Amino acid sequence: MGDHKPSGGGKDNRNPLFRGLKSLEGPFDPFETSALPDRPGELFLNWFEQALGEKAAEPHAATLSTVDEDGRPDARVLILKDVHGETFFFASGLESRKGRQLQQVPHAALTFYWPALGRQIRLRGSVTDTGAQEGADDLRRRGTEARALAMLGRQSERLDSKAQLDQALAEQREILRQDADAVTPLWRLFALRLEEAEFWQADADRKHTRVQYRLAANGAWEHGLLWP
Ligand SMILES: Cc1cc2nc3c(=O)[nH]c(=O)nc-3n(C[C@H](O)[C@H](O)[C@H](O)COP(=O)(O)O)c2cc1C
Repeated sequence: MGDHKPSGGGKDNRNPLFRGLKSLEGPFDPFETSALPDRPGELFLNWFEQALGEKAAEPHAATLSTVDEDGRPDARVLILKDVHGETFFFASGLESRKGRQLQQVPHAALTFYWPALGRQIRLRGSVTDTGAQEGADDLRRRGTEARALAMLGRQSERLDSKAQLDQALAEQREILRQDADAVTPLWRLFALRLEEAEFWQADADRKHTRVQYRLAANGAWEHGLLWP
């Protein structure tokens, strides 16, 4: 914050790289909110199908936000693997930074942004590790190279050199060559059980539409609009 430059009396003193950049230009289809599904998982899949139809780039890539044991936030992009009802699945190493954070604080947020549709989806919930068997099944669905990489483990540990990685990868490929069924118990599928979801539709005039779903104490889903 201390580095912030003075405003310069109305002049645009910002780095030129940031001047004149546009966002959310549209036009976008309006978000019809009069007949919304009762449950957010259904609306997510409707929107996801539309994102696929509009050829949105990698619509299954999302930012996963976690917090560490000191309550400090952390975030990274990963791939959404599946959705069942209101449960969202992603895969990662158990001993990675996010894996350790989720074991300490089992709550997370997943955020999607699809610029082609002017849509953002924000999901929050509690996270459980679905266990070694589900992790192994996820590994087996990968191509050999992606599987060898996931099986290396040590995700987010300090790497001494690229040569160290190449050697570990060569060893892992050899393990897979000798046993095509080999897996590691440290690769896991995590399940985020939704407690809150927000569907955000941009409007080129900035009158954005926001719909929030919340899980009520009685277990029913409630939804309503939010101010933009
Ligand atoms: C498009 C994209 C997809 C990714 N998919 C995954 C994934 O499915 N699982 C994963 O563990 N990391 C994935 N990553 C890498 C993560 O962003 C991150 O670098 C890694 O998981 C280590 O994060 P951590 O140190 O917070 O544990 C992906 C990165 C990108 C940019």
